[in-house]
Amino acid sequence: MLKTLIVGASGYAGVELVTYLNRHPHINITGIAVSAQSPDAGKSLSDIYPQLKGRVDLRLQPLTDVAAVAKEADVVFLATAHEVSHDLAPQFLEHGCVVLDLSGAWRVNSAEFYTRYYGFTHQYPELLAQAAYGMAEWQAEQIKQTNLIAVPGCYPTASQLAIKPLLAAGLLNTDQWPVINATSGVSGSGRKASLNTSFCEVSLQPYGLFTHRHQPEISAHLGTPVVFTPQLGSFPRGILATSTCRLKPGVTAEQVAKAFHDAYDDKPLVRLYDSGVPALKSVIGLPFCDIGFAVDGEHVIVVSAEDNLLKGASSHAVQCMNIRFGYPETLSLL
Ligand SMILES: NC(=O)C1=CN([C@@H]2O[C@H](COP(=O)(O)OP(=O)(O)OC[C@H]3O[C@@H](n4cnc5c(N)ncnc54)[C@H](OP(=O)(O)O)[C@@H]3O)[C@@H](O)[C@H]2O)C=CC1
Ligand SMILES: CC(=O)N[C@@H](CCC(=O)OP(=O)(O)O)C(=O)O
Repeated sequence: MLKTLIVGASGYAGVELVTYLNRHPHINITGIAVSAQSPDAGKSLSDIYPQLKGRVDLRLQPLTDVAAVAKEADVVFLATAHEVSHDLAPQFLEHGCVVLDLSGAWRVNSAEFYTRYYGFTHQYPELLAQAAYGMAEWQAEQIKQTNLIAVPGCYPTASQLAIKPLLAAGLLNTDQWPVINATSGVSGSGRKASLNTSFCEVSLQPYGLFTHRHQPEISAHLGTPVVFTPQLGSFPRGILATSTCRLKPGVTAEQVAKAFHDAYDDKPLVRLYDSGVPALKSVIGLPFCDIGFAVDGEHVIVVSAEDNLLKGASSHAVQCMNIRFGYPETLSLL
């Protein structure tokens, strides 16, 4: 059994992690933690999330002594803000833990990227170089060989799963940058209250035009520039992305379909649509990314849908953990 600590367990991504890991046959949850100052410290997680009553009645502990809890853990999931993960991951790694981080703190191997897009100076360039980007369907070999796994962002997961097969098959004319429009539910902003995400304020609105930190994350890992526009929608969870790309002259819909099937037929957590395109309702509460597409002349529109808290965060992290430790990829997820 792997002794497992979940930090940030009271957050939206954290509680999903606890739910999956609680039913994992090789995981023993030894701690669920929040910040040292948290008003939730000492509460039972099921007091905050009553759906867990009788299933997970663990108490949230304040993270006051990292070294002490690190000594007791084999695996640590960080479902914490980027700066918090940046500070915590090296401490757990030092104690030999395998760290799966859901934040953006270890996703791009460039300290300058963090200064520019995250507003802090990254202090650990040598660890950044050791981190594996945990895009489970594409990076299994790298995931197996590291103790630091940077689980991809929610929008980057939906976007890259949609575009990568077409690039890998050499079908895209990248002179025209892929254009990704993606709408997220409000849980993407986390549990903390803020005016921008309060009930009466949210309708449907793009944000971060040309400046969102996920644009360079997507471009860096696809290896080609993209235009990425996120939008906030008035629903609790889910991300639906449309990625519009230019095909090379003569590329057919059959070739596009073959590229997706070649990429994902042996990947159980990506579901392909042979006709039509996915809707959010088909993936909410599930660990899948669903993908469909349409071709017209030299253009293809790929539609991808996922639950931002699951394939966009927590189930993806558990999938990476399964790969890292040699368990079946879908263990505890399906
Ligand atoms: N929400 C989403 O759709 C996605 C989120 N992510 C990433 O996952 C991470 C978590 O996101 P989300 O669940 O939405 O965030 P939340 O704001 O919902 O939860 C954050 C959690 O971290 C805890 N926390 C805050 N500060 C500390 C600290 N110093 N030490 C330990 N725990 C701390 C909070 O508890 P308290 O403040 O009480 O201490 C809370 O449990 C973020 O990095 C986010 O970018 C990634 C993909 C998708
Ligand atoms: C709707 C919403 O606010 N979404 C967040 C992204 C979700 C998230 O937590 O981002 P990471 O993938 O970087 O961890 C945002 O746009 O900042």
